[in-house]
Amino acid sequence: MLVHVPALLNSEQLAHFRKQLDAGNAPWVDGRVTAGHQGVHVKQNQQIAEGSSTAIELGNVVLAALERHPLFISAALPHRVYPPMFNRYQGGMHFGSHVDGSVRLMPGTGEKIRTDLSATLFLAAPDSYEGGELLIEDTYGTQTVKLPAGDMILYPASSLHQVNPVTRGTRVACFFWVQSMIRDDGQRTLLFDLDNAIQRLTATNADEAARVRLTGCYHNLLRMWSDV
Ligand SMILES: O=C(O)CCC(=O)C(=O)O
Ligand SMILES: [Fe+2]
Repeated sequence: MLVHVPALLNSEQLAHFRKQLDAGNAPWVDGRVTAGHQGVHVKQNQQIAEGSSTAIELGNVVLAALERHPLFISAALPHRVYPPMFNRYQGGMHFGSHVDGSVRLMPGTGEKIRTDLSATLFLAAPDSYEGGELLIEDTYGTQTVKLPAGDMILYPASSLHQVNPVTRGTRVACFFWVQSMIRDDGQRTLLFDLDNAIQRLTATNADEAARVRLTGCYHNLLRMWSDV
């Protein structure tokens, strides 16, 4: 399931991010520093150095925004979130087709995180650069994603994906991974659908007893399937 999470960051936050990331002393490095065997051959972009004060400060703003966003919580059912990273593509840079590594070590703690979901949070206005679409192969074919600044796409980390060459301007984004309480994408999608239906019943003040029972089913499925 692909989920578009709109307006994760507001315009003031975006302006602050862009200022920090555009600063002459922003610690941009070759993106291949964090690529695995597969990625290293197809990855051509730049990243803010992991663990730098810029990455930590901006990453914490993203983590706080995620915690407050009900759509993210409902769709991802997060257990752990990898510290957000930042990348950019310009002058023809691109990222060829790949699947993200399935298990990563959390910087600092060395704890393992299973990557169930991948996320890209767009930080540049779509008309400020040419190309840079994120192409994601899912069950229904290839989806082309290029979102307004501040919006995020969540997709199964098991999907093949790539970023088209950026031929004008600069594509700047934040990207990270989520280990979900629900490992299986099909089960997670079902819980997301059920949660949405319950939210609608709540909004319409429909049969209260039925809503309580459905909410019980939601939690009992979550209890049955979650690993925490
Ligand atoms: O830039 C993006 O939107 C995706 C980056 C990516 O696929 C990766 O770093 O593995
Ligand atoms: Fe990727």
